[in-house]
Amino acid sequence: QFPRQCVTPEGLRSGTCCPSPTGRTNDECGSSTGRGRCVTVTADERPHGPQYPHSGRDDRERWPLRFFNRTCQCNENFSGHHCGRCKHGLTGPSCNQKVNVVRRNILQMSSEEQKAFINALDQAKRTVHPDLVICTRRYEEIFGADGNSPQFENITIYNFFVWTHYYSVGKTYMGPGQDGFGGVDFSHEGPGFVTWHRFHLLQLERDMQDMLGDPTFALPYWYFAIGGSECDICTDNLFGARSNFGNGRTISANSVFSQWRVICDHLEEYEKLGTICNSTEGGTLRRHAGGNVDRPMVQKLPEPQDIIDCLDLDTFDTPPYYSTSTRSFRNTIEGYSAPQGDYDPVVRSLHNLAHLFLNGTGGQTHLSPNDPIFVLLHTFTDAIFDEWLQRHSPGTVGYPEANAPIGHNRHFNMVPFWPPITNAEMFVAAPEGLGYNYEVDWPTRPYTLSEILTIAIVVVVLVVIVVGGVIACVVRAYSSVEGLEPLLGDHYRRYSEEERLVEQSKSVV
Ligand SMILES: O=C1C=c2cc(C(=O)O)[nH]c2=CC1=O
Repeated sequence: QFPRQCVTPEGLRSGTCCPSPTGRTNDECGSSTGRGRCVTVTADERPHGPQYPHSGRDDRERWPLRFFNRTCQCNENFSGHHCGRCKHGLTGPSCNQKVNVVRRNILQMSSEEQKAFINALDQAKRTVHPDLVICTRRYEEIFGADGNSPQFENITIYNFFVWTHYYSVGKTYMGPGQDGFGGVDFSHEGPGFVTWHRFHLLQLERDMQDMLGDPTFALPYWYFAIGGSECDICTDNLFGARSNFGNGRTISANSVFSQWRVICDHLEEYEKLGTICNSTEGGTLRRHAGGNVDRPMVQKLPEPQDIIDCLDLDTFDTPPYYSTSTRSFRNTIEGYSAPQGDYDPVVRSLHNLAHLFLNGTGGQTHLSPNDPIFVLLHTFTDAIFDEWLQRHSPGTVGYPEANAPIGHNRHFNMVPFWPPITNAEMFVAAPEGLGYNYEVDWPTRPYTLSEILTIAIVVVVLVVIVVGGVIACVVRAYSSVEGLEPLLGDHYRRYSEEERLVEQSKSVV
């Protein structure tokens, strides 16, 4: 969430987080080399929806002003918390060399490429994040018991990815012994669902590029719309086959992921004590894909037709911009509506269905990124969002400015990302604006009955025209030979006369 350099007692008290990429004085945000400058943070002031009726209770309101009010703003091709990085898809000392970051179907990658990706994930699970640290207490307790020990911790790159998701979905602390308020979710059940997860993935991809020293590294996707009850990426060379131990809900010992341990699994403690998930790892991953016997609806993956249907919806989101929205592309891809767009409280489709299908760690919102399948499930969800943006070109008008649930208005800074970034900044087609793109074979719509009938009629008409034309030509050619008779008359008659004489002589003989 915040750069290590900024979470000192002085840094927090000043509210300024504008480090230098070189560590030199008078170089905040790389200003001495024209990379960026330190500016005042602006937070969204438009009204949000009625789902969150409180004010001033939650550190995430008007993010990130509870913690910092000054940040780096980077010029042109530069990015990062101190403007020392290049924007996605650019490299070189001046960040002006383009690189291709192409997200592909993991099943279409070679076995060497698959292996390299699994190893990179495992490395990210063990490598401490070079720049960012996480808070483990609410702001009220952030300076620690002695008032001078900021409550922040190091965390690994992959666990940071898990923690940011947890922090965005947690309940609002309402005081000692009281239940947390659950009507908030800064990354789901609103238009920000697609923009928030888009940045979440970009951040992991960027962190892994830096870890590997490879600016072309791209996260692959899981083409989950295959129907049926088989998880095609749950094999030991990819995300782990099912093990018969632990009621069949554990991962095979032949997979590296059987060694992974989860974070953020103590919801009750966080809620009752007002603490926050930290970097401590606990139990193993749990998964039994398609095996939820109590809920038949989530035993099967989405169908290809579901993708075709949701891409046909032409409105990005509809009031109340929530999980009850109907005819909303966002609520449909998120999976609270039927794939054709109609809201139905019992339905789970597309993204939600893929989560629930995993039936374990990957199906519980506060924990789900602990299962690495989360990454590929979300790159595919993001690919669908990107395809929708390209097909419908909503421009700047498609995303709601106000009255969305808290965290989801167009200009809200997404929680808990740093430096601040709004939902609007992620509402652009990836190839033009974000420095990566997808390679996907999109399913095509089968013909409807009326289209089949129209095609059949056209074919019949064409056949009639062609056959009729051929017949007409033959008749015409034949009659034109007869029509030439008068011109050929002499020859024709002489020949006929000779033949007649031959025939006559034959009959005489
Ligand atoms: O991790 C998630 C798990 C989810 C479960 C549902 C549901 O519809 O019940 N939705 C989810 C979203 C997630 O992100």
